[in-house]
Amino acid sequence: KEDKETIEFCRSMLKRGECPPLLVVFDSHEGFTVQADAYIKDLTFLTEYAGDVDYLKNRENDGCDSIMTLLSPADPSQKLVICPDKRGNIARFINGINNHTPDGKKKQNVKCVRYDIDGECHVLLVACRDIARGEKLYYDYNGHEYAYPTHHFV
Ligand SMILES: C[S@@+](CC[C@H](N)C(=O)[O-])C[C@H]1O[C@@H](n2cnc3c(N)ncnc32)[C@H](O)[C@@H]1O
Repeated sequence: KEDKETIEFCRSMLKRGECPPLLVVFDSHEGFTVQADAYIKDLTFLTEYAGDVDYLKNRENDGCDSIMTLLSPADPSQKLVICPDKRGNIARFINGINNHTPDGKKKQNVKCVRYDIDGECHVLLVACRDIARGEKLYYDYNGHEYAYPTHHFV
């Protein structure tokens, strides 16, 4: 119930033109990145991770580097993912922390949460601390599974 109320509140703010201050900026080492264009308070909802929903088994070989896990049931053949390659939003440009260096975790300023809205799972990206203007946004691509290679991440 709370999940639904919260997302409806965020959607009504967006309709009024009140959206989080985010900028997509190109970086020569990291590709496209997302930066805070103004101060962002801890726990601010930044964006939903948008895209087409599909079974992972249909997408395993398509080479997209922006596939997000939506649901991981016990039966792996039923695993659902969000694919932003054809339809997506700014979420696909938010970069990841390096899971193999001590500094990686320190860079994290965004967390990835799953919300139940009318029985459907949604992935939302939320600030997990205050973020200063000009800071790049980072979250952990490997919440549970450690399937995303990040050894080379800055
Ligand atoms: C979901 S996309 C993020 C947006 C991407 N930077 C772009 O230009 O489209 C994931 C890809 O971004 C790059 N990336 C993400 N985080 C990075 C980091 N910390 N350092 C370097 N590259 C990173 C990697 O190429 C990764 O496969």
